[in-house]
Amino acid sequence: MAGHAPNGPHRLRNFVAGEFVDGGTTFAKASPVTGEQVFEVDEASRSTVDDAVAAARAALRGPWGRMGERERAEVLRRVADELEHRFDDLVTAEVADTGKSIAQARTLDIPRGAANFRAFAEIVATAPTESFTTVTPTGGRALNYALRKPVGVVAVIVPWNLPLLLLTWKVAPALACGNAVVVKPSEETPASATLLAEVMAAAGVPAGVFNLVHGFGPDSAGEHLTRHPGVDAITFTGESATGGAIMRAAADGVKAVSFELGGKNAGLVFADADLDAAVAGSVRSSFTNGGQVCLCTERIYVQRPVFEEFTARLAKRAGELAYGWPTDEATATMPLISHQHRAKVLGAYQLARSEGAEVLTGGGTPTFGDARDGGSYVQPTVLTGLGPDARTNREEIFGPVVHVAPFDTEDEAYALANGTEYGLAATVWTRDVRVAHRAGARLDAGIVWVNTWFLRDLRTPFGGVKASGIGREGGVHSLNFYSELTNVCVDLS
Ligand SMILES: NC(=O)c1ccc[n+]([C@@H]2O[C@H](COP(=O)([O-])OP(=O)(O)OC[C@H]3O[C@@H](n4cnc5c(N)ncnc54)[C@H](O)[C@@H]3O)[C@@H](O)[C@H]2O)c1
Ligand SMILES: O=C/C=C/C=C(\O)C(=O)O
Repeated sequence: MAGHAPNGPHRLRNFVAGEFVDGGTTFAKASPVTGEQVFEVDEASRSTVDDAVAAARAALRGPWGRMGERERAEVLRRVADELEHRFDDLVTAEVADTGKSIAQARTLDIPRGAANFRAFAEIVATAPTESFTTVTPTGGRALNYALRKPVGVVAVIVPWNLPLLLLTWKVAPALACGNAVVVKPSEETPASATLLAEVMAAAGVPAGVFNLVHGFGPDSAGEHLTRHPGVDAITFTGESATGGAIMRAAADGVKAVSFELGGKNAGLVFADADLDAAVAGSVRSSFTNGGQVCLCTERIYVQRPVFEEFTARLAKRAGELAYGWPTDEATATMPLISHQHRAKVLGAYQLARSEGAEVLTGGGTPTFGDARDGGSYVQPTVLTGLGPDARTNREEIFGPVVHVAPFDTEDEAYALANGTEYGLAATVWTRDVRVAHRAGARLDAGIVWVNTWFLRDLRTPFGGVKASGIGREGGVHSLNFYSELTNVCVDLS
C-alpha cells in the first residue's frame, strides 16, 4: 500500500468523519507468510470510537439522511466502480494481511467486494414493501403500507478470513438502507478495510457515513463499539463465543444483533455420487483459504461402498496441494492467519492423535528452507478413525483439516451431520434428486449445497442455525435487518 496517501507506507489509520486520524497507540500487524511486520496500525481509543459514532449520527442528519433509495443505489454503484478501479491495490492489501494466494484474491475476495455493492444497489431499488387493504369495524376500508427507514448507526464487526468480502457483505446493505456505519475489521486484517475508506471518499460517500476504527476485541475498539450507547444495531461475523460476548454487551442497550458464527460443517457423499466431482468438491470445501472459511467442511461422511476409494483419493489430493509464495499462480495452500492460530490448529492435530485418529496425510508443519519458515503454515490434513463424539468431530478447528468416516443409511448420515452444536452449511454429493431434496429438509443447517460448495447468489438467505448464528442476511433478509419498518394505517372511510 506504499504511496497511497494519506495512509503512507505501512501505517494504517482510523477513518472518522471523512478524515484519516491517529489512534494514540499503534500495534504491529505481522505477515502470515514470513512473520515479519507488514503494517503499523493505529488502535482506536475509546474517544476515537466516540468520535466515529458521533460522526455517523451527524451524517444521518445530513444529505445522506435525505437521499432516496435510487440515489443511494447510485452511490453504491460508484463505490463498486471505485473498488474495481483500486482492484490491484486491494489484492495486494488482502494478500499482505492474510498470505492467501494472489489468484484467490483476484477471483474470489476482491470481485465479491464490488459484487456486494452492485447486488445491494439492485436489491434496495427493486424490493417491494407490504400493503394490505383492511375492512374496518364499520365496514369501511383502511389502507396499510410499510415504509422502510434506516435503523441508524450500525456497528459492523468482522473477522480475518475473507476480510473485504465479509466487510462489504454487511456495509453494502447497511448503506443501501440509509444507515451510517462504524466498522471494526479484525486486528489481523486492517489493510483492505483502510483502502475501503479511501474508496468511500473517492466515490463521494458523504463524510461520516462510513467510519473505520482499528483495534482488538475485549477492552479495545470492538468492545467500546458494541457497548456504545450511540450504536443502534450490531452486525457481527466471527466465533460463536465472541457472539456471546457481544450479545451480553448489546443487552444493556437492547440493540438488534445479526450474527454469522462458527461452523462444523458436514459433507455427505452418497454411493451414487459422481465420485470425481465429490473428491474435487471436497478438496475445495475442506482446503480453500487454508480451511479458514466458516463454510468449510471439517467432517465428511461417506457411504460405505465408496468409503475406501473416496478417502484414498481425498488424502492423495490433499497431500499434493501445492505450496508456493502467494504470488505464484499455482499456489493452492496458504498460511494460517497467525502463529497464535497455528498453535490452536496444531493443538487440534495433537488432540486428534490423542483421541486415536489415524492421520492419512499431513498432521504437522511444512519446512521451506526460506523466509516462509517464519510464517504460520500447517500441512493440509486428512484424519479418520474417530467416532462422532470425539472432540475432533465436534469442535470447530478452522484450519486445513477434515475427518472422514463411513455411514450406511441415509437416516444415519443426517443424524451424524446434525450431531454438533453448529449448523451453518452442509454439502451433499448424490445423483438421486430425491435424496438431494430430502437432505435440504432434514439437515440442521442454514445452507445446504448439493453437488457444489460455496456457490453464492446474493439474493438468497445466508446464515446459520443453532450456535452458527442469529438471523439471516442476503437479499431482502439484509434489508429487513438494516431497516426498520413503519406500518402506516390510513382509514379511508
Ligand atoms: N458464519 C459466518 O458467516 C462466518 C464467516 C466468517 C468467519 N466466521 C467465524 O469466524 C471465526 C474466525 O474469525 P475470528 O477468529 O476473527 O473471530 P473472532 O470472533 O475472534 O473475531 C471476530 C471479530 O470480533 C472482534 N472481537 C473479538 N472479541 C470481541 C468482543 N468481546 N467485543 C467486540 N468485538 C470483538 C475481533 O477483533 C474481530 O474483529 C470462526 O469461528 C469462523 O467460523 C463465521
Ligand atoms: O467465512 C465465511 C464465509 C462467509 C461467506 C459469506 O458471508 C458470503 O458469501 O456472503
